[in-house]
Amino acid sequence: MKILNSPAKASEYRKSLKGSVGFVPTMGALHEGHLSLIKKAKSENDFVIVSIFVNPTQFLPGEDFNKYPRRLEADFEICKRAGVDAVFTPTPENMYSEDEILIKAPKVKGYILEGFFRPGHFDGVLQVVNKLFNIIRPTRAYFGKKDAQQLYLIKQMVKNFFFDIEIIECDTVREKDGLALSSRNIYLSEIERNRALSISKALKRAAKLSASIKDTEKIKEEMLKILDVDEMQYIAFVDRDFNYIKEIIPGNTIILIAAKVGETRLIDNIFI
Ligand SMILES: Nc1ncnc2c1ncn2[C@@H]1O[C@H](COP(=O)(O)OP(=O)(O)OP(=O)(O)O)[C@@H](O)[C@H]1O
Ligand SMILES: CC(C)(CO)[C@@H](O)C(=O)[O-]
Ligand code: BAL
Repeated sequence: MKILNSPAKASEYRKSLKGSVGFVPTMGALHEGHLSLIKKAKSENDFVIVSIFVNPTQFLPGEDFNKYPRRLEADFEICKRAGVDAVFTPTPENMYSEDEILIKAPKVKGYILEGFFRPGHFDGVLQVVNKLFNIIRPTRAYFGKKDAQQLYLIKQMVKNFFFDIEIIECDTVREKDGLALSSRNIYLSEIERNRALSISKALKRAAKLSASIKDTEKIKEEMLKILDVDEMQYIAFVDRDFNYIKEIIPGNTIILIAAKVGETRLIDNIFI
């Protein structure tokens, strides 16, 4: 497995590949969720490249950029075992220059929900994914539905910038008890982890209720009875294009939650 630590090395490697390339962008601290993306990429392409880069421009001042888990050696081992062909590990210095041309997330859908609580976050995500796509030039790129708004915005960017890349949506991998896997789960104490479970439980209940109740306010009331968190940031009902909806549309509804348990901010969602 090749380790490519600069855009120049990654570009050179990419040029040597003849065949389809599946690309899995990550921030590392790999878990079964990431692994499911890697496995899917492996089954659908001739080559698989994973990037591991804790991108500074998508963290707001005061967020967890410094304490974000970094476990490069363990991640390499996981990738090697999964049959990854190359891991791209750039640095902020070789990815960014001063006074760059910037990409701006769309004014509405880049600044609601995650974009409202983390203003500018998606500008940073799109900036780095744009660079990654240009360096890796993948045939297919794999993203998790757990970051549903990110997935939607990346699909928009591919459309708006005419990238010739197929975006593959991957289902959220959960622990047996329902907790969505996330690199940030390691911040949770045992008690907090138990309380965090109320997020996936509320979503599961909402999905069940949505079969008989269409009014999203009524479903939200029921979700609030289950949720046991310290700071509720949002419970939202949107269609797959991230337009707010008042009534459940079967097959075209995403219910999203963002909440803090202790100091840890968690997101999760369910596609109806
Ligand atoms: N539980 C999961 N199931 C499927 N895909 C996931 C899961 N968690 C993350 N991913 C996907 O993996 C890719 C990389 O995500 P990232 O490295 O930020 O991991 P993360 O666990 O979501 O971290 P964070 O705690 O920062 O949210 C994204 O496309 C993300 O949607
Ligand atoms: C897509 C991504 C790798 C960009 O830094 C990140 O936002 C993530 O891990 O979801
Ligand atoms: N999974 C999205 C990356 C972030 O929270 O910054």
